[in-house]
Amino acid sequence: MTTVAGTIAVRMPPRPPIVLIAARDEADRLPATLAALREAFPGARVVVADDGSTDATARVARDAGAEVVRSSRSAGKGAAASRAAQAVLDVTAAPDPPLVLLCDADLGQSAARLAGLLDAVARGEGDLAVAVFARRVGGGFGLAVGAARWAIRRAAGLELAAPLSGQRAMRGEVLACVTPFAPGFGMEVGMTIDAARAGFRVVEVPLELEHRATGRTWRGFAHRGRQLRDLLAAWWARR
Ligand SMILES: O=c1ccn([C@@H]2O[C@H](COP(=O)(O)OP(=O)(O)O[C@H]3O[C@H](CO)[C@@H](O)[C@H](O)[C@H]3O)[C@@H](O)[C@H]2O)c(=O)[nH]1
Ligand SMILES: O=C(O)[C@H](O)COP(=O)(O)O
Repeated sequence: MTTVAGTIAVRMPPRPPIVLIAARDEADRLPATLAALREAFPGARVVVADDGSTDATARVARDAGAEVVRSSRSAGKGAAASRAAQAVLDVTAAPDPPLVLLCDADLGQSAARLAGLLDAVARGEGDLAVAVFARRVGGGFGLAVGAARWAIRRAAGLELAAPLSGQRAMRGEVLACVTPFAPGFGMEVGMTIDAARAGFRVVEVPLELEHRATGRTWRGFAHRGRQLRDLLAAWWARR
């Protein structure tokens, strides 16, 4: 509590954000992620877009108190996240909307550290804040990340350390401008370009986050091939 010129100013707790999570077959890791979010952001509205999972993703999300929007078939991350965004657009389009947090399902306990991302936006450091993983684990030869950097630089003149990071906080007003998201794994490149072109300030915040990384395996290279295809498609649609 602080006293300002004879009046008493009570420090209010931060307003709960809206959290959007696209999840495909994440029943193993989603409960820990949702528990961490619940503890870090009490009262937050959490919407999980179940992208055609064949496991218990939808059930574990509901059990944890999240709203679930479901597609019976997998349509890719961008389409799933767009469905989650659609469910909250009436709130974010209203005056004085809450902050919006986008988060992957596989962060586990480290999801609580996303408070740092929301703080950056709440302090007015940027309109869209992107989390940079403080420690890089896994990955391939830097091709997908390098291509994403190139695409964003070319389309919007911005230099990002973590152009593919899906951990993002934004002012509520930004959501309508960046949705529907570009398909699949092009959504981060597309949203960055769209936000920057609309005049929103994009900032990066290093955070100690963890997730299920892919390595230099066939599966990992196939995954990065899809990332590359989708992010180049997002750039091509905006060139
Ligand atoms: O078809 C899919 C594939 C993934 N996901 C979900 O999307 C998130 C990210 O997927 P993941 O396989 O963990 O991707 P990463 O290798 O971690 O991808 C990195 O790069 C992607 C863009 O290429 C970003 O979307 C991610 O946030 C970023 O962590 C997870 O919650 C998934 O469950 C879907 O909803 N549908
Ligand atoms: O999500 C990532 O960071 C990418 O899978 C890394 O792929 P890259 O090593 O080809 O850039």
